[in-house]
Amino acid sequence: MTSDLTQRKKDARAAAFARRARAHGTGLDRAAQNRLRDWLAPYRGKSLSGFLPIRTEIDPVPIMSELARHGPVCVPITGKIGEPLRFARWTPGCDMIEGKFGTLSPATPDWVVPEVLIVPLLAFDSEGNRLGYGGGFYDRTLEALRAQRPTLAVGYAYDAQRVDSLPLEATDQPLDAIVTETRTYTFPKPA
Ligand SMILES: Nc1nc2c(c(=O)[nH]1)N(C=O)[C@@H](CNc1ccc(C(=O)N[C@@H](CCC(=O)O)C(=O)O)cc1)CN2
Ligand SMILES: Nc1ncnc2c1ncn2[C@@H]1O[C@H](COP(=O)(O)OP(=O)(O)OP(=O)(O)O)[C@@H](O)[C@H]1O
Repeated sequence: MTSDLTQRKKDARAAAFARRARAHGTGLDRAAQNRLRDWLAPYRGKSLSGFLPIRTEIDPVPIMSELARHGPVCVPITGKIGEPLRFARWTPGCDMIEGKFGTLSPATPDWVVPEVLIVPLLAFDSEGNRLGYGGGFYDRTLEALRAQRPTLAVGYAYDAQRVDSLPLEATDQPLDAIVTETRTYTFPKPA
């Protein structure tokens, strides 16, 4: 990756962090959760990855709890830089230990391969591109999962995290949909 692109991604991350922090804690999560529930309804019972929010991320946990009554729900476990994420079964209130980067991991991992993923992000554009924290973890993971079988990824964010354009690179994996508190964006696959 060129140093120019590295710098542009870094600047985009800093701006996105600030916008996300302003949206966080302003009462938007419930409306977003209602949209997320609706978007996920057709996939009820399929293995689902959620995430346990860190910092100022929007909170998907109430919807993960509801769907855990219908099928396996898991959360991402971060390994080494350069390795894809793995996913451990999660149930509401299960024993957790501290993982990497301030995340939590189930204490006794029961590995799951998700078919549908709720993906955290810093910024997105209206074409389904996303910017994360910069580890390339979700990009590597979605690439590997999609090479095995059809896998759906829904970005979950505050609408304030949308930008007109993002610095992109070839390894960025597109999202199938993005749910915010005010909109559900869907991106048809090119034929
Ligand atoms: N809630 C949640 N869980 C998640 C992610 C996430 O974005 N959100 N991940 C999504 O991939 C994975 C964890 N990856 C992460 C990667 C980097 C940082 C982070 O804070 N990076 C620092 C720099 C760290 C360093 O270089 O030492 C930073 O951005 O300031 C956090 C999570 C899996 N679990
Ligand atoms: N499938 C892949 N194979 C090899 N390198 C990759 C792959 N996906 C991403 N990378 C590399 O990982 C680095 C970080 O990627 P990027 O900046 O897109 O992370 P991100 O999408 O912001 O973070 P994350 O996916 O962890 O939330 C980049 O140098 C990128 O080229």
